[in-house]
Amino acid sequence: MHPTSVKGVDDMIRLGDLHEAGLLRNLLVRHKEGTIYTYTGSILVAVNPYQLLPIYTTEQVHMYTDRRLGELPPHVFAIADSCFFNMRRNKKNQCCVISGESGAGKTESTKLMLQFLAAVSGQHSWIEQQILEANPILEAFGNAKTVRNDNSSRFGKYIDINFTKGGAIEGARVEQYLLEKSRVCRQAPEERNYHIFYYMLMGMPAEQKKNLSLGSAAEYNYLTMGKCTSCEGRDDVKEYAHFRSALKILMFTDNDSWEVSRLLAAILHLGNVDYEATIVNNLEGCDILQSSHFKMASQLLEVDPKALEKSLTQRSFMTAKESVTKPLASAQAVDCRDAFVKAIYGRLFLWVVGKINAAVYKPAEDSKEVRQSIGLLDIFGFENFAKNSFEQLCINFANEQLQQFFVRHVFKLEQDEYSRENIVWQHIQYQDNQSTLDVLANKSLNMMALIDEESNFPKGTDATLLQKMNQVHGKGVIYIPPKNNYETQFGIKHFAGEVFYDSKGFLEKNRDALSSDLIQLVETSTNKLLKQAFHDVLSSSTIKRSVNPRMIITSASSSLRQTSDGKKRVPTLTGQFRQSLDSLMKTLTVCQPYFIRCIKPNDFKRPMLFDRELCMRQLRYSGMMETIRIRKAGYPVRYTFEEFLIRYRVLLRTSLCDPKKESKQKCCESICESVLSGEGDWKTGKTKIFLKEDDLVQLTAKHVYIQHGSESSAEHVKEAVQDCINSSLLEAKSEAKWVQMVSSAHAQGPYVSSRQKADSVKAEMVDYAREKWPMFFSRFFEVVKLS
Ligand SMILES: Nc1ncnc2c1ncn2[C@@H]1O[C@H](COP(=O)(O)OP(=O)(O)OP(=O)(O)O)[C@@H](O)[C@H]1O
Repeated sequence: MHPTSVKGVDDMIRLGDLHEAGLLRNLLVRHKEGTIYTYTGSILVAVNPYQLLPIYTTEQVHMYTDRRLGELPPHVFAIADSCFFNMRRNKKNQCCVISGESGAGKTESTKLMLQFLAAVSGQHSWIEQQILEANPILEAFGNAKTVRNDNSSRFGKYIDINFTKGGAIEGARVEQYLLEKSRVCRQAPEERNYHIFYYMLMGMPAEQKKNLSLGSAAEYNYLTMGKCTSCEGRDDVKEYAHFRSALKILMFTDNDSWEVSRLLAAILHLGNVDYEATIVNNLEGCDILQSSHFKMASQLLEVDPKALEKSLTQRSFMTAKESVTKPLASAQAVDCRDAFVKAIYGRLFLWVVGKINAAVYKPAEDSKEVRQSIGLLDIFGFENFAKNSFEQLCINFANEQLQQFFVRHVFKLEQDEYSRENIVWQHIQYQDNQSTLDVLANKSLNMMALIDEESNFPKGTDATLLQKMNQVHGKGVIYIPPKNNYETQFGIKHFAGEVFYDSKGFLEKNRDALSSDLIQLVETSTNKLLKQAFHDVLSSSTIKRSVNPRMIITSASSSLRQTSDGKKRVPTLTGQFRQSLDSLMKTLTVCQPYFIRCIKPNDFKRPMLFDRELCMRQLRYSGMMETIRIRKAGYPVRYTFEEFLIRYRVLLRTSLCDPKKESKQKCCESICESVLSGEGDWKTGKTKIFLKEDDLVQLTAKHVYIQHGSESSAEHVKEAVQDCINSSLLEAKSEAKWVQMVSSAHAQGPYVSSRQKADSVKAEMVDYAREKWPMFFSRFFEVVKLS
């Protein structure tokens, strides 16, 4: 076993044992020591410790402030600091994509990044506090206890933090993706509904609860499906108090929060409504059993109880001539009520996000003003359950997009540059998921398009959808058709493994439809918040224009697509989701990206337990192995021939290569041949020269010597390295590391004549490093064995 594998390394690129088992072992060794963070180059791998570690203190924030990546042990603060530093230095927006399975630690990492950025922004301002306090509100409405995670985010989010030129936080914007609405009505065993319901029932003053006729969680159908109303380690009373104070900070008025509570209470009461089956004119129908819950629901929604009953038990139809109504059987009426509740909750969530943005987002006063920002993406990880449905397809589609973004960044762009420059190098095999994305969303008649088309087609059913998917994609390698005609499951080969989806319910979920009866009911309500939440469908002429007159699509979006016949077509869920994902991808593409790969070490939420198989699977599909290989095989230092000559012209031995006669490329090659004396691993392409880090170390050391001779000092080395970093020609990993490497090469190389002089430069460097980088200093000796 390689020595690096025994002790573990903090950057996996330095691993001697370059195979999957070596990677896994490295994480395991570190996990045992309580070290949860490890780099792969500039990618941070974070293993969830499932315990509070004393590594997020104010001292740690100070320690990581204004340090380069790699200077101190790997840490999420180092990534945040690097984003902040690069944003300011390069005047370029930064983003950090935080990925991993449910429970892997994405949301915690996002919060820690935010906490760090607020601290280094250094203003202790109101806006910083507002941004931090947006989290408890978002979590109250969008997080829930699941079997995988006691505080699972059931929506994706992108928080874009805006900074002034001086580096102070001036605002933020939250973008949300695909809240899991079904949870409001159904929960799997041992899971809870959204936190907010339990907070409210535990924490709300008795008087207010009485006004809303609320009891305890155990009394509500919507809160007891999972047979679990409390969550170990979560104090709902305390959380409610925190939530209420956060609402105040985010400028929700007392009236706002009361109105929100009223809608939430209405949802709970609606969930307790009972139905009685009836037969009317030989048609199955149902009546609502009169109860205090029903009465309270209509009171809180501020609608006429009779109108509410009618819209929950009947459905209107348009025939060629007139509108007719048809009774709903009790099972249909339950579905109709649940659809209403999901629409109310989903829209309430959007309203809450909108209010948060209204408080924290400050549009640029001058449209030409260039703003600097750091975006943090905390989005649902890849999902593969025993039963997967439409929601999982959307989630996994989003993960495919992000994987492609990662692949492009790490592999494609790198390899493309080598091919463009005609650099011969061993092509690294990596798993490119482009073909999966093509089948899902790019090719003509891709799966998403087929789902949409079938949803807009009045006669479309899940079965016709499946048929079409089989027809179009059945012969390819990505789509796995059902085994026989009765089977409703189809499979997709995702980058993270095969997933089988049950097509049942796809179209209904995608249509996200609510009956026009319910929309009309909301129209008659006097509840301002309810009407505001549904404003787009109420105020637009969607009702009249809908292709399918029975249905109103309730998804909140104002952009209605045009059909070929000129009519407006209502957006489906996939349509909207794709639109918001496309816009996210556009944003990410123009940012300098960072990646945090969160790893869940076990399925039991237990500290110090490292399930090798589980971790291996996550490492494998996160592409970590290939990332290391490409980084090791690649040439991280690149200069155009001009840039290289501007910098290292003084190293050219004109007797060997006359710059007046020879090309720039020849001059560059001549410099490398003489300085790196056959030991370097460098290549020249059409316009650029490609070097390894070690080559740059040697070149810089010689450069310092040529410029300053035996008078070379630590300051000169530092200046030279700083110069390289400032010109962004090398990955600014660690100034300290570079200074040490260059000075070591300088002291040990042929540039310093006497042993005494070499020792004195070395000693000076050691003092310099000891003072400036105490943490790095001790680690440095371990690595370079200078002492
Ligand atoms: N750095 C950390 N230190 C201590 N505990 C952590 C850390 N990261 C995660 N945890 C623990 O793991 C739990 C799950 O983490 P988190 O909610 O961030 O996961 P997630 O990846 O966002 O999951 P989901 O996709 O379900 O939202 C946290 O509630 C916390 O208890």
